[in-house]
Amino acid sequence: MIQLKDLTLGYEQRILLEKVSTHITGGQLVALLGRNGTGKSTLLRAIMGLETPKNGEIILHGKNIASLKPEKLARKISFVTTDKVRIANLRCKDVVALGRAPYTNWIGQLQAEDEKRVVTAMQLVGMSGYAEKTMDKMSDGECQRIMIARALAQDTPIILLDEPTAFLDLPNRYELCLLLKRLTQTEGKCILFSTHDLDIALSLCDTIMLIDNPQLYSLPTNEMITSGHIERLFQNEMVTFDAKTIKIRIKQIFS
Ligand SMILES: Nc1ncnc2c1ncn2[C@@H]1O[C@H](COP(=O)(O)OP(=O)(O)OP(=O)(O)O)[C@@H](O)[C@H]1O
Repeated sequence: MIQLKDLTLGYEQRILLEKVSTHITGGQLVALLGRNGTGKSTLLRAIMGLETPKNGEIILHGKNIASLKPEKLARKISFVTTDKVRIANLRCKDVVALGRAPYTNWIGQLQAEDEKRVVTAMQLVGMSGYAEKTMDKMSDGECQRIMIARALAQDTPIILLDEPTAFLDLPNRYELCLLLKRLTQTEGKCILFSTHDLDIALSLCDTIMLIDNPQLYSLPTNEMITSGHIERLFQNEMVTFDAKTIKIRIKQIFS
């Protein structure tokens, strides 16, 4: 579904990824890992067509995204960021309904099928009771779940999420990732999300993409665990990754 072909990304003189080639098929939950500032958001934005590659191609369903019109792209791919929508008077169900924009008529009128999708999307993220609440009255975690419902209402085969678990408590982090996993299994969606939750990524995802500038390694989770890449990238004098137990260990508390 998503293919990166000799992709080079960066800003001005700085190269974040160089000549990266990989692909993700449908029915997969993929975690994008990497230290702060390595380019996870940049890569997701590039797949959305919001950053221009320095070189190479991003191909969705066999078509270079550079050649896709925004309305075509909106039916293929949805994007959830951590940006907060905090507009007074805007109800949660109105935000979720925005996800239907690629399917509604020119005045944006929702049909019965659209209304049904909005209700289902809110149910899936456990936010049915919040439909009439306005966005300015929501907690960060609730707001995040509404934004995920908007992406689900958009009903695209590919969903990208930039740190979707950032504002969620621990049970909700797992619940959300289990929901994403279920969507890959039952609906064959291709879901790629950036995260710093190593535990969740390694326990739930099919594939791990790991940015080690300017490389990107993409491996099935089991292979990534034993590859040595995680230890190398995430350990420092304080912590280390134990591939046998798949846990982070603290090496020393006081120096
Ligand atoms: N518009 C921009 N212009 C110039 N440099 C940028 C721009 N956006 C991001 N950067 C830089 O590119 C690098 C990668 O940023 P990006 O936000 O993609 O990293 P990230 O892996 O998502 O980080 P984090 O884990 O901290 O969220 C950073 O050093 C950042 O400062």
